[in-house]
Amino acid sequence: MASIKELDYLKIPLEDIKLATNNFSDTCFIGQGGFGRVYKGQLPISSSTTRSGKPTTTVAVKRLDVKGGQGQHEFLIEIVMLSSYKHDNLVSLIGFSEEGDEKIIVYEHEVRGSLDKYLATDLTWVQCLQICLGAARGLNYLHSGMIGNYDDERRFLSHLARLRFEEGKLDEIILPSIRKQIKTNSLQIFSRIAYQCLEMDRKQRPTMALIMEQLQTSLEFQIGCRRMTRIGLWGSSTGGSPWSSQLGSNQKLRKIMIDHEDWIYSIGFTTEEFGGLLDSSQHHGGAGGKSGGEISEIIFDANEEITGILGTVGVTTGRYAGYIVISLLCFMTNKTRHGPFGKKTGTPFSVPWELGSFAGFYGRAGFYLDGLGCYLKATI
Ligand SMILES: Nc1ncnc2c1ncn2[C@@H]1O[C@H](COP(=O)(O)OP(=O)(O)OP(=O)(O)O)[C@@H](O)[C@H]1O
Repeated sequence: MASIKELDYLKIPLEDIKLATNNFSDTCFIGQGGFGRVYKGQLPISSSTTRSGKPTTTVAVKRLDVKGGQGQHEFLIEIVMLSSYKHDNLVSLIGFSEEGDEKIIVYEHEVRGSLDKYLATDLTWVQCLQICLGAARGLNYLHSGMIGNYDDERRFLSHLARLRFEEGKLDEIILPSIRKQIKTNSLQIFSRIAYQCLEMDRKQRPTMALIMEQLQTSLEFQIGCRRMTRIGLWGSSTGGSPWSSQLGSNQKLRKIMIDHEDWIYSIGFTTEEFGGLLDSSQHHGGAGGKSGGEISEIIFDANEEITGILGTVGVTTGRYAGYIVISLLCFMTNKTRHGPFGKKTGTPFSVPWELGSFAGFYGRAGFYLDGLGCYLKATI
């Protein structure tokens, strides 16, 4: 798709549009739309010939009813989109004008006017079908124009992207011209957050803040300046309040305390500094420390490291039903496996360990452990 700078050739001088519409006179007015008034006009086929009596074409001039920067985005989108697509069932763009406060879009004039004029008239069934078919042809062109005329799952880009992500075959949908440039960890961060955006359940989709953060991380991996990254968040990105327990370069995880039943109520950490100083003040969830279920403790050996984390995201039932929370956690280390804690329900998750080594946790918590993610020290 073209950028607005590349569309300079479509610019029409405001002076020419005024001449074509008799200075937007009422006699040229043809209709009022949601964004402004539309006028009929005669524009020379080459606008530089306005006053020379050369051949003209009939146009519909939409004068947008906007002030200052208002509507600028919609204006640009309409021009960029329409300039990229040409089809019998789509109105054609002739050009545009943006001078002073005026924003004007010039279309080819459709002699029969707008479809809404006909919908309330006595149409036959054949005419109804022809109208539907015309609209379908226009939409089909828009849908299949951004990936070819495929007759399989490739017709729908979001569906295709989900499938290829799940199959681990993203390579197949990345443009060959950029495939070789992309660093593996940059693509992993990018595709993981993109996949979450395509969640069918709207509530499971990430917030824009998280998307921004993950794209920034992906970029930093690509340009090679990333030392620490956040993976996740799994669970709810809106429930409870955010918390973070990132290990400092002189700290090590000594103990994890988990309050669990059918889901995880809370999680607590004790860290140790290399000088021997213990810090056990980091407790998250359980509505301020209250117990909900069984309390389990994992005490790590001096040379024990977390090498894998598995979990599930479920939905609470009972008195406080309907909250998306972490329902199960299991920690693998270089020595043993701790867990599982909680109950295996809902959607599984695991930490992509190839991105780095364990460097802490973050998440969201209130009455439950609503969400959990990990800090990883990147191995670039
Ligand atoms: N290309 C065109 N050719 C002929 N008449 C047009 C053309 N474009 C618009 N019109 C007329 O101007 C009226 C307003 O059009 P416009 O597209 O602004 O309104 P709309 O259908 O409400 O769409 P929008 O929501 O984009 O404003 C239409 O009902 C139609 O009568």
